[in-house]
Amino acid sequence: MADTVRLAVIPGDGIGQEVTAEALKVLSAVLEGSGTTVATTEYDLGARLYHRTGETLPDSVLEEVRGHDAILLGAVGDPGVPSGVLERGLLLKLRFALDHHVNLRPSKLFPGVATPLADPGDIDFVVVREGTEGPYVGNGGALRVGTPHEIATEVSVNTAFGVERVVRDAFARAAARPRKKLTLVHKHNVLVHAGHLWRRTVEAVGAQFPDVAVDYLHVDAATIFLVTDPARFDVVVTDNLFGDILTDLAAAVTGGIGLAASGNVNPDRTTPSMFEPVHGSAPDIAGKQLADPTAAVLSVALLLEHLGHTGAAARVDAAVTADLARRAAGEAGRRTTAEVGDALAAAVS
Ligand SMILES: NC(=O)c1ccc[n+]([C@@H]2O[C@H](COP(=O)([O-])OP(=O)(O)OC[C@H]3O[C@@H](n4cnc5c(N)ncnc54)[C@H](O)[C@@H]3O)[C@@H](O)[C@H]2O)c1
Ligand SMILES: CC(C)[C@H](C(=O)O)[C@@H](O)C(=O)O
Ligand SMILES: [Mg+2]
Repeated sequence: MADTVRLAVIPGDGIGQEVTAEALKVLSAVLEGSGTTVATTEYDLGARLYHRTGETLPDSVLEEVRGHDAILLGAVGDPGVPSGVLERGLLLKLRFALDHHVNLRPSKLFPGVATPLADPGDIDFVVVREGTEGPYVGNGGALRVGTPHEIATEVSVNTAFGVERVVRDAFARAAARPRKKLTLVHKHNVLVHAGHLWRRTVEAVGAQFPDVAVDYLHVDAATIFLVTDPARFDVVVTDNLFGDILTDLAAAVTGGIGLAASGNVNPDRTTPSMFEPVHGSAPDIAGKQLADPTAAVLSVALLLEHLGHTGAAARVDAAVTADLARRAAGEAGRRTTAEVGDALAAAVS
């Protein structure tokens, strides 16, 4: 049956532009001849729009984006724009307005991929990062700015509703995986208010998932085990900020940030979910065709999976697996961003 995926595309800033072009190549190649067409609407949001108009995400654009089936985003952030303006005004505004409460960040060590770990074991876990609460809500402020008596606060908000729904989602994911293990990562020895809410919620929801083994780590200890024994993790559930930090570390131990994909998911499907690489706009390499587009391409695989195109998602995953094995064998040579995209597009065609 013919069907059309309406996709909002936000390449954004820096290497976001370069990697998104490659991700789209792979998306069209994998769906070619399948009866599914992709109707893309590209939105020029990010530093260029900000410099032109002072806006980051006009309400009218947000409403248009809302009318799509999914969003593909590259990256936001630019050294010429004050830090936080685009990150909060564009990226977080999308995540919050579209209720992307499940920030899904899988970490897998693909065969042959180099890792800084001597004995990595079989790394294959997913971080379910809460996406709409925590210290990201913008609850805080600063007094006496610029004086020696300045006071700055950034208050973490954790609601029973918000914690319950992400914990439940994480348990459901753990129950569907072979190892059925969930690790809560928090810091309830210090953050006693939020931490105890998370702990009680995991206990309560866990009672409804008796097959899932539950484990707990303070976030500082979790960083140890991500380096010394990452294979111990299956599903990790954690708050917005801890999840942000842990997933860059997880990327580093599984071959680098150029391979780490993510989905900002609204499991209720009342709004489009948004797929993007974990990395940022990488101003240090932007515009040079040096960026690895693999994370963006794997984000397309997550997008396809989310939309129910599981066969196409598996083909993208297989193409990446084969490409990474060729790199490991020294057969790929030095390639530009576009050359990696071309190879992956050819492999899924
Ligand atoms: N989701 C997002 O849009 C997102 C995520 C992180 C950071 N940012 C923003 O991006 C800007 C730069 O942030 P940063 O430097 O902390 O993080 P970054 O992820 O952009 O870069 C960190 C390092 O990783 C490298 N790198 C990143 N992606 C790569 C890729 N695909 N291939 C090869 N190397 C890659 C960069 O060159 C850099 O050395 C900031 O404005 C930040 O706020 C945005
Ligand atoms: C740019 C920033 C708002 C964002 C985050 O902290 O979530 C980024 O670091 C990420 O990991 O997607
Ligand atoms: Mg991050």
